Amino acid sequence: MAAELELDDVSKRYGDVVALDHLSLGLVPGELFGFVGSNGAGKSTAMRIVLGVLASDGGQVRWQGHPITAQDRQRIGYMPEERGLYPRMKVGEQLVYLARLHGLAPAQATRAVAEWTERLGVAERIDDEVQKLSLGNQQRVQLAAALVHDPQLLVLDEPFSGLDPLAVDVMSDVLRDACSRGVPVIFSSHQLDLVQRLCDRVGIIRQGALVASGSVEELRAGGPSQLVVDVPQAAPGWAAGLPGVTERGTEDGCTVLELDSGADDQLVLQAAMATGPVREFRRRSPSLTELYRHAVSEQEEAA
Ligand SMILES: Nc1ncnc2c1ncn2[C@@H]1O[C@H](COP(=O)(O)OP(=O)(O)OP(=O)(O)O)[C@@H](O)[C@H]1O
Repeated sequence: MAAELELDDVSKRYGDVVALDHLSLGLVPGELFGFVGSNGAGKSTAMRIVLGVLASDGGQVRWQGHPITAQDRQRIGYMPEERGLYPRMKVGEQLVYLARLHGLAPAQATRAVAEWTERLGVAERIDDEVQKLSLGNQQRVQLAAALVHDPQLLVLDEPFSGLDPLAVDVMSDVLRDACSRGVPVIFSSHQLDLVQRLCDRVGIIRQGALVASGSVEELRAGGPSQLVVDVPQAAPGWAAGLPGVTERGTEDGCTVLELDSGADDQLVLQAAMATGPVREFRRRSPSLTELYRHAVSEQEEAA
């Protein structure tokens, strides 16, 4: 499927700081894309360039195959990192105003605001000033602001930060629904468990460049294999010295081992059995968090 949104070789510097270093990525219709990377890796910069609030130094942003225009950008739902609601304006008035700015007729805007505030659980706060809401509820209003004008694309900068678990569920459902209507969604997050659970595809960015991207399954399958071993009577370090095996710590009393591609898991099993009973012995793929650490530290070692 052809990408709807494409960043092609996009670069951006702030003085000596390279914020984006020839970044390329594409989003297909209805795709939920998780954008992860350390603080300062360039996620917000990339999103601002998509929105046109910041100009790139090189490269191109394309929408449906053509260089993105101001009119296309009108149809983007954006949640900026710095948020940007007017604190003294009432929730409802503000949302209607923002919907009108994006071209909705008054009746349409009022209807969309009623629907989205209801869906996001802030309908009762519609006549309150934004500043009187808790931060999490302000964030729900911010998401409503991104959605009220029926966007063709959602670009959300850390939409999950600071949300309670129920609000995380509401946000996740809303994003999934947007995708099921064909709207591509790109969002940044440091909550990698959530990204792993939610996203169709993930991109890991480091120092302005994509160091890994693919579906969570692809990334996990390409990572180093792990063994989880429960050997209750083993002394610490029981697996030390086994060829191609690195101990990665313990989880719920089990030893987690990482295997190089040529490592022999049967040797590990023999070593485990030599310690006493083996209650559990299973292979698994690394989590996104582990892959992320791997991708970032590998690059640092290579630098
Ligand atoms: N207005 C600016 N002036 C100078 N440098 C900037 C500016 N905005 C961003 N930078 C720098 O550009 C780089 C990328 O920053 P950016 O905010 O895009 O990262 P990020 O991945 O969104 O980080 P975080 O996860 O902390 O939000 C960083 O080194 C940052 O310090």
